[in-house]
Amino acid sequence: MSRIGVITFPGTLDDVDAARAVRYAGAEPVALWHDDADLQGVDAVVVPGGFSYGDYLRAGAIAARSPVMGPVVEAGRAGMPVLGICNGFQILCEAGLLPGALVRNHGLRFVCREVGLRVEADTAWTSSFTVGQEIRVPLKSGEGRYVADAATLDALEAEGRVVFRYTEPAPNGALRDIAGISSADGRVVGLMPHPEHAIDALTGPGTDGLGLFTSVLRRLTAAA
Ligand SMILES: NC(=O)CC[C@H](N)C(=O)O
Repeated sequence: MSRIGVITFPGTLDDVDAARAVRYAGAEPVALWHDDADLQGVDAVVVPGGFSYGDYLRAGAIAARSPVMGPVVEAGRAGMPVLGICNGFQILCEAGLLPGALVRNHGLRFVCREVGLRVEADTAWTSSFTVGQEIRVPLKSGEGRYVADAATLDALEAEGRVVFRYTEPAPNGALRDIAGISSADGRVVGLMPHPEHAIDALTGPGTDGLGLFTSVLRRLTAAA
C-alpha cells in the first residue's frame, strides 16, 4: 500500500483531515513531525494547512526552515509528489520548491467560503480530473493572494504550471486568479483552497477534493 506522509508543525490545523483524505483515497497516512528530518520512507508528502509557528514573521517562513523540510525539499526536487495545501502552499513557496509568494488578501480580510476552481493542468495531483473541469472546495485564509513577477507568471502559464484558477475574480486578489501552481515536472503542487475538507458526502461540501488524493495514488501505483 502506498504510504503518504502528512507533516505536523506547531500550529498546524488540518493534518487530521489531510490524513483522512489520504485514507479515503486508499493510501496509508504516515504522521511526520516538524522536528524530525526523517520522511520514514514515504512515497509522497502532504504539507497541510494551518498557522504553523503562529504565522510569525510571514506565513510559512519559519516552517520552511524546520528540520523536516530539508528532506522534503530534496525529495521534491528529485521527483517525489508533494502537495502543499494553504499554509502548506505558503511553506512550499517559502522553501523555494514553488515560485512566487502568498501575501495578505486584498482588502486585508480573512476569506472563509466555498470557491469554484478550474483544473487547468494534468499533474501528479490532478490526473483524476479532466483539464477544464470545475470543482468546488472551501477557501479559508488571510494570506492567500498569490503574487509573482510578470516573467514568472508568464513562464508558469506558458509551461502549463497553473494548475488551479478561481472560476470568479480571485476572492483574495491573487494575480491572474491563480489558486494553485506546480513544479516544472508537475509533481510538486501547491494550492490555497482546501481539497481535504471536501471529501465526504455526509459533511460536504461535496467530494470534489478527493480527486487530488486519488490522483497521486494512481500515479504511485502506476510507478510501482
Ligand atoms: N487555512 C490555512 O491554512 C491558513 C493559512 C494561513 N495561515 C493564512 O491565514 O493565510
